[in-house]
This record gives sequence, C-alpha cells and structure tokens, in this order.
Amino acid sequence: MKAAIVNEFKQKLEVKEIPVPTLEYGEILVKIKACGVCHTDLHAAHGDWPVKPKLPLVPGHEGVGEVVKVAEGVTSIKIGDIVGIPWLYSACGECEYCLTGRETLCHDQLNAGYSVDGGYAEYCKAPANYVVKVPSGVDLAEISPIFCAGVTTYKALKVSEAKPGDWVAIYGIGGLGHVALQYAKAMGFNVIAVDIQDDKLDLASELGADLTINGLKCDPIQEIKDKVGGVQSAISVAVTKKAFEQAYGSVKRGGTLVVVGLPNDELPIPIFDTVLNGVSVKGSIVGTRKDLQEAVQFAAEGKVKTNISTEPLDNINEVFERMEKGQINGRVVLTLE
Ligand SMILES: NC(=O)c1ccc[n+]([C@@H]2O[C@H](COP(=O)([O-])OP(=O)(O)OC[C@H]3O[C@@H](n4cnc5c(N)ncnc54)[C@H](O)[C@@H]3O)[C@@H](O)[C@H]2O)c1
Ligand SMILES: CCCCCCO
Ligand SMILES: [Zn+2]
Ligand SMILES: [Zn+2]
Repeated sequence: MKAAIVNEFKQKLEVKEIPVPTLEYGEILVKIKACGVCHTDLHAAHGDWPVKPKLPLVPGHEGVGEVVKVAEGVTSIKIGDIVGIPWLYSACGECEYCLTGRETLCHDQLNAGYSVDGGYAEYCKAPANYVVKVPSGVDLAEISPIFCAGVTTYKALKVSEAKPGDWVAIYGIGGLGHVALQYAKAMGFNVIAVDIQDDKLDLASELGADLTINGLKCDPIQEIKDKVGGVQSAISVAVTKKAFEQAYGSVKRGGTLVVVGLPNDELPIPIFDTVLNGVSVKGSIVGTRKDLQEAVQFAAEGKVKTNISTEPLDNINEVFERMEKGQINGRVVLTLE
C-alpha cells in the first residue's frame, strides 16, 4: 500500500509502497479515505517533543475510512462500517484513569501516528474497541478533522468549566482554533478569537466569533480587559509561547487557562497573581471515546463545520511547508483513492 513515511526528523517524508498491516486479535483494517493534517504531525516529523515518535513512522491521527477486514475477537465493528482512528489508539482499560473516564491519561496508551503507524496511508489497522463510528451521510473529508481538532477543543471547553453567557478567548485560529470557536458558540459562550494573521480572523468572524483580535496589532490582554473585563476561560491552541502568555493574562479573577497547543517551550506563571486572582491553569489532551462521539455528533448535526482543503497524499511535504509558515487557513485533509 501507498504511505507517507517519516524516516528521519526534519527530513522530507517519503511516499512509497509498504506492506498492508496484518491484523492481530481484536483488530480491524480500515481503508483510509481521508486524514486531516494536524500540527502534531509536523511536531512528530520534526521530533519536536521530549517523547519522540517511533521511526520510521506513518503519521496521522485523523484518519477515517471503511472497515475492510476484521480479526478474531472483534464484536463491535463489522466490514463496511465507516470509522475514524484517533490519537488515542488504545489504552489499558484497567488502570485508575481508564476506570474513571480519563483514558487519555493512561500510562499504557498507544497513539496513532506517533507510537504506532497512523492514517497517512491507504490502509491503517486499529483495535476495534478504540475506533469511533462515523454517522452515515457525513462527508469523510469534512469529518476527519473532528477526530483530533474537534474532540480536543470540545474537551478543552468542557475542561474550562465555562458557563453559557461567559466570555471565552480562543488563541490560535488554525486547525484546532477554527472548530474550537464553533464548539464554544454551540455551547452558549461569547467568543473572542485571537490570532496573528488577518485571514484567520476573517474566517473566525465568518464562523461566528463575537470579537476578533490580531495579537500583532494590539495587546490582546489590554483589549480583552477593556472590551469585556477579562475572560472566564482562555483556550490556547496556538503554536508559539507568546500566545500562552497572552492567554494567561486575559483570564479574569476566578477564571481558567486551558493549555492545549504544544510548542516545546515553558509557560512562566506568576505565582503571586495566580494566587491573588484564583486563576486555574489546566492541561488538556484530546478527548475520550465518549467525548469524540459527542464531538462527531455536533458536526453531523451541522453545528460545527470544518473549513477544509484537500490534497493528495503525495503532496504532504508541500502541505507541511505551508503549515510551518502558518499558510493553512482551517485544515488540510489528505485524500486517498
Ligand atoms: N493537547 C492536545 O490534545 C492537542 C491536540 C491537537 C493538537 N495539539 C497542538 O495544538 C497546536 C495547534 O495545532 P493546529 O493543528 O491547530 O495548528 P495550526 O498550525 O493549524 O494552527 C496554529 C495557529 O496558531 C496561530 N498562532 C501562532 N502564533 C500565534 C500567536 N502568537 N498568537 C495567536 N495565534 C498564533 C497560527 O497563526 C495558526 O492559526 C499544535 O501545537 C498541536 O500539536 C494539541
Ligand atoms: C502530547 C501530544 C498530544 C497530541 C494530540 C494529538 O494532536
Ligand atoms: Zn492532533
Ligand atoms: Zn489505562
């Protein structure tokens, strides 16, 4: 099968023929139709983070497609089902986290497109118990980004504990941020979109943002204080440290910063201000299978619409170059025949 392979960090991916995965007990084989390109895939290809991915690696954790084979032990999925293979590829199912609805914190989890091969390929295998079904009648390229960008930002908004009517700021209106603001609106929040590129902010306005701020043209902290007195929650899904510092400074007393974006950097948090203002800082990683089912349902009902452009798998290196330059508005989705 055709696949895009990371052989070495910071080198171009190689698109070549590799064997179709063989199934083990409880696994399914999915013919991938579409796979969104998450900035995490670029971090993986660059070896940006302290925990490195396997090499060689087939990236991709927004892969969706048709089940073409099921192994012994599979009961929940059948041939012909349409499913997605998310970041949470598998977990142990037995630890304190798996037993309390926090499987994304499982120490024994595997991650698609990072610790095991993912969706940048014609076929991808996965444990049947950790894929999530796609409702019928849904466009596969459009639903693909929900399998990471969607579930991650939906979960982050839940983690923020904002209430309907609260002001919420989304820093970084890229693949994650452009769906984050839609989930926020659907959940009843007032939304401020912050980015450093006007085309992203134009998209944010089209998608329903109540206020947009270009962080290069003014100080978002001051602007947010002047306009709404600070936000109850700030969700940072940007890729540079500056956004996280600004997001922290935007949060009003008793509010929450949810850290989602993953520049390999530090976030200096002022101790005195954090205590005096009773500010919470929470990390949030993807979402559980249940969160994903809910996030998919929002999209299937038209409450969230991904802004996508499609590219063939062969163009992945050009797509990564554009992503690195911040030239992708919304999400690029790789399509496979
Ligand atoms: N925690 C998780 O579970 C999780 C899940 C998915 C992605 N991520 C991470 O989230 C980050 C974003 O992913 P993506 O696919 O949306 O990336 P993207 O490249 O599509 O979007 C990043 C956005 O950040 C904006 N940005 C950059 N600097 C900024 C600044 N100073 N202020 C405001 N905006 C700024 C860019 O203009 C762009 O719009 C990545 O680091 C990715 O690894 C984390
Ligand atoms: C810690 C890495 C989290 C990445 C989630 C999928 O983009
Ligand atoms: Zn991702
Ligand atoms: Zn576990």
